[in-house]
Amino acid sequence: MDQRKGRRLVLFPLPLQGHISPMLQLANILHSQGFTITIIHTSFNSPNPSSHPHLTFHFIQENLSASEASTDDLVAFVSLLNTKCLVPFRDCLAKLLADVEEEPIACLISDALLPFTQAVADSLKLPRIVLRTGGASSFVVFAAFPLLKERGYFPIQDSKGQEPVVELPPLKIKDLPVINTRDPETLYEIVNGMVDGAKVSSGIIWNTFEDLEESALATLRQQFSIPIFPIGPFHICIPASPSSLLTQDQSCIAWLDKQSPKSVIYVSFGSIAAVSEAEFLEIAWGLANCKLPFLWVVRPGLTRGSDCLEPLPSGFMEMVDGRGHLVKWAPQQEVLAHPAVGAFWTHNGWNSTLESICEGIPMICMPCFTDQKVNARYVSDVWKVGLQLENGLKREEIEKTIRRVMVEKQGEEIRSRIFRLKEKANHCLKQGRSSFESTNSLVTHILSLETFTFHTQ
Ligand SMILES: O=c1ccn([C@@H]2O[C@H](COP(=O)(O)OP(=O)(O)O[C@H]3O[C@H](CO)[C@@H](O)[C@H](O)[C@H]3O)[C@@H](O)[C@H]2O)c(=O)[nH]1
Repeated sequence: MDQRKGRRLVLFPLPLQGHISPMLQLANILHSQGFTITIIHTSFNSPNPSSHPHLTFHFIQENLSASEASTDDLVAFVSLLNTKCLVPFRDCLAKLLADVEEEPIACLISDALLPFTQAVADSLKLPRIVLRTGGASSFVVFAAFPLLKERGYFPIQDSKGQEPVVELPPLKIKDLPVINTRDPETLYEIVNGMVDGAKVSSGIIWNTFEDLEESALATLRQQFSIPIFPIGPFHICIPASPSSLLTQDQSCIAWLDKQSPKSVIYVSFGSIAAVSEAEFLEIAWGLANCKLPFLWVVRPGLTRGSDCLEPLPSGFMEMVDGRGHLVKWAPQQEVLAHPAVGAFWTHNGWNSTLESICEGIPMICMPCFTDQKVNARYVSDVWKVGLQLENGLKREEIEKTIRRVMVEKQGEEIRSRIFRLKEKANHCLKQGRSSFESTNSLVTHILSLETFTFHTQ
């Protein structure tokens, strides 16, 4: 048999920043293991192939109209992608499989939120492995959606937000991973589709590590009869190739160089979350009033209905002159690794949460939707490596919470706990440790899938 057989993989990410980055990181990890990687990508949010010369890209035309190519209603967007990508994705994959000049494809690796790819893979007799870009703890909650629905937790009643979810400690009802949408039923369909699709796949890859999410991973191993591969944190496994869709403003690094060690609060809410104008103002005043240096990512679209800095109070920049630095998009991993950064005020997207843990930076948690709410509860109550803004966005509470993390004793305790977690994150990638071994198992598993397809063809 040709030595190279089964060493070609096709990867298909969900085209959003928080999903593209981990898929490209996974591509690099698998490439370093000797696999040839082909990425199928939508034309929407397409990464720059010249930044990844070792990967082959194929772009499909999913034909989203201008109004459809919007993440204002994330549920509608993901649902639409699962419909509109079906034909172009199937055609592209079928063409790749039919190309006899190329080596055979061992399997498809696609985002958990693209469950339609399972049916496509099945129809083409190609195994599918799922990449889940969020954490395992939140996935346990998604897997419990039918039960939670049956027991009356949904739709969530705000008045019950502080009550515990008895089936899933330490979650409170307000931590359940939902999101505002025009059509809540579609949310349940997407979540159930993601979980059911993963259950019948040939395995799930997680950007997490055993020491962080041991209990959730054990639960998933019990509930799912397929192999599970926690091989993260991806971004420290291997040097990254640039996957940022927005240009990262490097000016903030020179600004950080001038600040004292651990003095700066870094503020960023990822690539999708949006706040109201009133909330934006509370954030601005909270930062101004805490009297500490801050680096704030004010991304286009962060404030609903207005342009970047428009809603800032007049005189704000003068008041925080020199102490505050604002950018539209930061080189986040570099920022978190900078010695001047003392805390990360985050929305707790899974990538940001992991990046913070890997640099040992305490978090101030402001989850906005879905898995972020579960991640934030784990950060504050389970790993105890951050504090959560629990009572809405009010400038006094923001100021108090920042000071607790940055200057008070509680902050020191958090810092030493997250430092220990950072060590564990680095440790798990060493030979003989959990993520290293899991990566080896994944490689063996993929090669065994290839034997299966080879014999059945
Ligand atoms: O100025 C910035 C801000 C962010 N980032 C990067 O952008 C990514 C953001 O990812 P994440 O923190 O996961 O946030 P989202 O973009 O909101 O991610 C989506 O995808 C995640 C993974 O599935 C989910 O956990 C989130 O809830 C979902 O909103 C990270 O790698 C950051 O390093 C930058 O490079 N520069």
